[in-house]
Amino acid sequence: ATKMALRAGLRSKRGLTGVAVMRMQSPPVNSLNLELLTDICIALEKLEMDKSCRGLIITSNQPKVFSAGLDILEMYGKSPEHCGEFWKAVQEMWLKFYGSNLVTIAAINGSSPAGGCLMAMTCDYRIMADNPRYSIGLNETQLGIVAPFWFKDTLMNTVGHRTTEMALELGLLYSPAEALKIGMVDQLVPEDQVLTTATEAMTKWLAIPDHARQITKSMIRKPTIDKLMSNREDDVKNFVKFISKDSIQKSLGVYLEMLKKRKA
Ligand SMILES: CCCCCCCCCC/C=C/CC(=O)SCCNC(=O)CCNC(=O)[C@H](O)C(C)(C)COP(=O)(O)OP(=O)(O)OC[C@H]1O[C@@H](n2cnc3c(N)ncnc32)[C@H](O)[C@@H]1OP(=O)(O)O
Repeated sequence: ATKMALRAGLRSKRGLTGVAVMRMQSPPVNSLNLELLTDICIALEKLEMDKSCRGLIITSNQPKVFSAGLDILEMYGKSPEHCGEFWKAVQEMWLKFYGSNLVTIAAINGSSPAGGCLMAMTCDYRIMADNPRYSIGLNETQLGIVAPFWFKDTLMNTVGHRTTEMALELGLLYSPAEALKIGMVDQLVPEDQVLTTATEAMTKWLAIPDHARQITKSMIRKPTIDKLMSNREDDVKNFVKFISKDSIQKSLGVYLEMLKKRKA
């Protein structure tokens, strides 16, 4: 049986129709592996084609974690072919979310490092649980890896040039309060109110006529999307070359060990 990694459905609760809620549920930490990325893309594609759907809230069913980012095990000790397939799926997820016609809101109910932060930043609006134990940011350099240009562009479009320099070079993970201050997230609320607040925010976004909002969104995001679209194959090649290096594999191995030791 195939594992359902997420649930997506159209709900009509409290008068809010046409809004899907996607809950990532890939234990233990919603790390984005090939299966979860594919499921997310298929679900979003279906919603995008469903004329009754206007908005999407993405959240997590796992306690304390929105998403741990890309699954390191998909990049560690794997063949170049596998790494290439994996990277295409990461690109696909980003392209679909960043270019979505739907109103997309991230209800960030836990930590969201690296690829998890990227995913949240592709959304139109971000609400995070106000819990100082949680963190969010692009921490790639701390793992000895380099976030590609489209991760950097997404961050820069969200928080600006100078903050991106600091955030990306130092691989900073921010507390929710810090993330709010730099504009990485838009709103903080108590943990048990993240989803209801996302629903309230959605009402405001849905009050704008779709065509006007969609054209405006596309005008703002298209140059960034086009940049990856016209460099997709080179970006895959660069990734495979980079990730296959002995030194990078070693860094990933050390990082994985550190994660396990930290737990022990
Ligand atoms: C010029 C060159 C251009 C070239 C371009 C190359 C581009 C390369 C870029 C590649 C980009 C990568 C982006 C990424 O997303 S990398 C992933 C980064 N993620 C992290 O650093 C997060 C790591 N995880 C954590 O910090 C914590 O797990 C957590 C999310 C805060 C949750 O903490 P919690 O205490 O609840 O959980 P545990 O730490 O105990 O974890 C439970 C088990 O899950 C395993 N785990 C955690 N995260 C990952 C992950 N991302 N991938 C795989 N596995 C993960 C962890 O080891 C535990 O496993 P165990 O139960 O077996 O011990």
